[in-house]
Amino acid sequence: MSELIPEGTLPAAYASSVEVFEHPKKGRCLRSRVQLQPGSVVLREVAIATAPDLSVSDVDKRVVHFQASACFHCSGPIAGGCPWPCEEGCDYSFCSPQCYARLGHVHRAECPHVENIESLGLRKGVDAWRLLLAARATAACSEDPQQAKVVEALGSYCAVLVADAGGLLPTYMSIEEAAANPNFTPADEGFDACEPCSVQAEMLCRVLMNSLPLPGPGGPTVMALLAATSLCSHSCRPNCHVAHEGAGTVALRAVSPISPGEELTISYLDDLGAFGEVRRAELLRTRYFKCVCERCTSAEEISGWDAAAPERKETLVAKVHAVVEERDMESLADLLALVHRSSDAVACEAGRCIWRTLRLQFHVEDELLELFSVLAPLLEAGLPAHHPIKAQLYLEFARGLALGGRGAEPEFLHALSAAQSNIDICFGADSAEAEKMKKELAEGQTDEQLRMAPT
Ligand SMILES: C[S@@+](CC[C@H](N)C(=O)[O-])C[C@H]1O[C@@H](n2cnc3c(N)ncnc32)[C@H](O)[C@@H]1O
Repeated sequence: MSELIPEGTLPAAYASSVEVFEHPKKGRCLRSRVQLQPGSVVLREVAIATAPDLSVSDVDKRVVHFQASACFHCSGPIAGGCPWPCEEGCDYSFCSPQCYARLGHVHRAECPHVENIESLGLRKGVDAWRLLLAARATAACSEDPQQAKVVEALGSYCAVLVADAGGLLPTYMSIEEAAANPNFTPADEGFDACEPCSVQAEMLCRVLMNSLPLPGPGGPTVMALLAATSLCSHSCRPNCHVAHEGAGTVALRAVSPISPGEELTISYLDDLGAFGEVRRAELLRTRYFKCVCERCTSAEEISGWDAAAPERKETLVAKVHAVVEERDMESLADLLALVHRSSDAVACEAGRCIWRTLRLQFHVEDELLELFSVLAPLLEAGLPAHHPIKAQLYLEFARGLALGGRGAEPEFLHALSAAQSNIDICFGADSAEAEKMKKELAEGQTDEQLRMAPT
């Protein structure tokens, strides 16, 4: 493909659609060789390794959800609620015998220790699922020399990451040790005393730097290590979206028109609606780089936190804390005042906090719909043309309108088509997400028809 990527580490077919180039600040990046329209698939690839992504604070809740609904190998949906149980006896299930077999002896080794891995993550505050991904990638490399070459071609790492990974290494090694030793428990003496070895350090760093948490299909996120897609830089206004299609296959899709020679970018962040300072701090904390994307370096960034008045920022921080941490719902009115007084980053963040809080309480009524009409232009300006968060918000807006008896009005039709086009473009029109959305909407409309039906 290019001297930037060793021969044979990316499938030759990619050469027709993308090429690698060197950016002075970002290192190797991908650009398109062809004209792309929103929704076109730029490339599809099978992950080197995948692991479930349960690395959220509310771990217990997600684990239960995950066990019931998603494959422990590829995170794909478990069809018809009829999972293939782990034959070794852990609580996790697989979507098919093929997926169980694909993980094969690696799962047999990790299976007796899955609970330990979960508790390691909780007790030590580490991302246990990324550590599991590193262990799975190590196994893939030792079984297949070609995979080892592919992993070697992934980006290496910076000094600060090595220092951080040094702190994680004993835990990673204990997972590997746990996987190899049936009698191992995390409380064993010497658990933290393993000597770091450079091969393990390197794999862990590559995984921390290159793995992506990917949505879908149908809900739970998968953590994937990808050869080609991981060459895409991050942008806070990306022109591509990556989605997991099941069984470890992912698709990189354009979400806006892309000309030949234009860089292909994705988002490494969940929440692109957050204001700039928060996005950049998050990238620095989790990915160890200072974002130089076009949005972060443009003077007129809509979410310019720096430009907002200091007293508005202080009020925002205090009121968000009151609502989120202290459950003081009276403070929602103060947040609403921030939304109405200006259209700066503070308004956007205050609106999103109100939206999330009301939604959590299933309180989709007039205030929420009114709020959405203020939020919509902020989201349009702050997010890329098509984005999964937009799809979700428009969907909720459409449902809210339908349930409020406004299912035939222009706002409803607009929200419906905005939700639909965002889903189709980010995930594909035939995807599980598109299916799920149509079902949800059909249920919303059915509720509405029932509500309106003469009694
Ligand atoms: C997943 S790798 C991408 C491929 C990498 N550029 C390479 O040469 O292998 C992520 C790394 O790319 C660089 N990078 C990606 N997006 C960036 C951005 N928006 N601003 C600055 N650096 C970025 C950072 O060094 C980051 O650690």
